[in-house]
Amino acid sequence: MSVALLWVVTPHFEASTGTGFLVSVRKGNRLFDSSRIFSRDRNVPCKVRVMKRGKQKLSVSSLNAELDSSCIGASGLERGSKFSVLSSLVVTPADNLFMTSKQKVYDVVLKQAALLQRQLGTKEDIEVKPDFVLPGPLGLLDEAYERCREVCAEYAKTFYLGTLLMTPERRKAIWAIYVWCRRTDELVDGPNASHITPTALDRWETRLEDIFIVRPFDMLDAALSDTVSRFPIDIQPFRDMIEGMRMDLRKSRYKNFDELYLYCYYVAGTVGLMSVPVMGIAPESRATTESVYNAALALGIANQLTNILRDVGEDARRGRIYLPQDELAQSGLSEEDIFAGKVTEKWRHFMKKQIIRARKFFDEAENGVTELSSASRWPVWASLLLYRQILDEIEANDYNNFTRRAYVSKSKKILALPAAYFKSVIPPTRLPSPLVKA
Ligand SMILES: CC(C)=CCC/C(C)=C/CC/C(C)=C/CC/C(C)=C/[C@@H]1[C@@H](COP(=O)(O)OP(=O)(O)O)[C@]1(C)CC/C=C(\C)CC/C=C(\C)CCC=C(C)C
Repeated sequence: MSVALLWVVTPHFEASTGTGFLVSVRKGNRLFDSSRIFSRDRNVPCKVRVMKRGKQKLSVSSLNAELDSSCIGASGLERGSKFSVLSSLVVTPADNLFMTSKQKVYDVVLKQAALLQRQLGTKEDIEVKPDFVLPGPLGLLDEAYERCREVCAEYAKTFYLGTLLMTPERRKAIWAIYVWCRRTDELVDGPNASHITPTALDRWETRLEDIFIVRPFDMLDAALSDTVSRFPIDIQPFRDMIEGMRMDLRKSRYKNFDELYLYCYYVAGTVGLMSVPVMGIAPESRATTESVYNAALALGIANQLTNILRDVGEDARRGRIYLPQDELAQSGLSEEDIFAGKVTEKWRHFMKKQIIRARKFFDEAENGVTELSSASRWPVWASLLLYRQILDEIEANDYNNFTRRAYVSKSKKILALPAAYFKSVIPPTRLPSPLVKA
C-alpha cells in the first residue's frame, strides 16, 4: 500500500512533480492537473514533497502524517493564519437564540433536503455522472480512491465489508467521505491532538472549501473533490463536523441533553446527512426527502450516543464527561462518581434511561433505511444492527462501562449480516406512514 507523505512548507502550496504524481484529471469540461495542486492564491507557491512509502500497514500516524503538515504546519506552530471560518450552523441569527438544538438541526435537515430535491429534480433522476476518462497507466483518481479504500478497510473492517455491497460508484464515494471524516476526527482524537488549535481547524476548513472548488490538497482530498462533483453533496454537514471538533477542543462537559444533541449532530448526525445523497432514495419511495434525511440524522445521533455510553470510563480518564450534567444530578450522581467508576444502583438507573433514549433514535432511523435505494439498504441495516447491539452488551456487562468495553463478538457480527439482508429486501413502504408525503 502506498501512502503519500506530504511536507508542507507554507500553508500555500504547489505539489512538486518529483515522484510521478502526474496525471491530469478531467472535471466536467475543465481539466486540472493534480501534480500541480494549487492553493487558493495561485501566485503563492509552496513546496509539497510527495514520497511514496513501500507496502505497509496503515496506522493512525500514517493517516496523520498528511494532516500534520497541512493543519498543524510543518513546525506545529501557529502562524497567525488569515484563513477565515465560514458560517455554518453556529452562526445563529438573533431570533435563533431561543431555539433548541433540535430545532436548529432540523433547519439544516430541511435545507439539505431542499437542496437535494432542487439538484435532482425528481428522485427518479438519481444517477451518478459517468466515470472520468483518465490518461496514464493507472488514473490518478483511481489511485486516490484506492487509497481511500485501503484506509477504510484498515480502520473500519466491518463497515468496509458493508460498502462492498454497494454499487461501485457509491462505494467509492462513501470511502472518500469516510476518509475525510476519519481524518477530521483524528485531528482532535488522534496522536497529534494536543497540537491542534482552533487555527488549525480553520485551516482544515479552508482546505475543505478547496475540495469543494476542486482544488484538492492531496490525493485523499482529490477523491472527495471527485465525489462531491458527482453527487449532490452540500458542504454544510462537512463544515458542521469541523465545528464539532472545535466544540471538542473547548468543551469537556455538557450541561444538558440539548447541548449534547448539538454535539452529536456535529460529529455524527452530519455523517448521515453527507451519506444520503450518495446512498440515494429508492425511486419507488413515497417518503419525503426531509424525512429520509431526518432518519439519517437520527442514525448518526444514535451511533454517537451509543459511542458515548460505551466509552464513559475511557473518556473520564481523559477528563471528559459527555453525559448530560443535569440528568446525572437528577439521578443523584456527581462528577466524582464518574471518576470513581463504581457501578451503583444509581448508576444502573441512570444508564437505563440513557439506553432507552439511544434506542429511540435507532427506532427513528429504522423507518428511513427502508426508503433508501435497494443497494444501499443492506450495509446501512448492518451498521445499524451492529451498533445498536453495543447497547445490549452494555446491559450484559451490568452497566460497567467504566472498566469494561462493550463490544459485539465476531459471531454476533456475522449473525447480524443475514438479519440485515432480510430487512434490506423489504421494499419502501407504499402504505401511509409517518414518513410518507401527505
Ligand atoms: C453505510 C454507512 C454506515 C455509511 C457511513 C459511512 C461514513 C461516511 C462513516 C464516517 C464515520 C466517521 C469516521 C465519522 C467521524 C466522527 C466519528 C468518529 C463518529 C463516530 C462513529 C463511530 O466511529 P468509531 O470508528 O470511533 O467507532 P468505533 O470506536 O470503531 O466503534 C460514530 C459513532 C458516528 C458514525 C455515524 C454514522 C456512521 C452515520 C450513519 C448514518 C447513515 C449512513 C445514514 C443512513 C441513512 C438513513 C436514511 C438511515
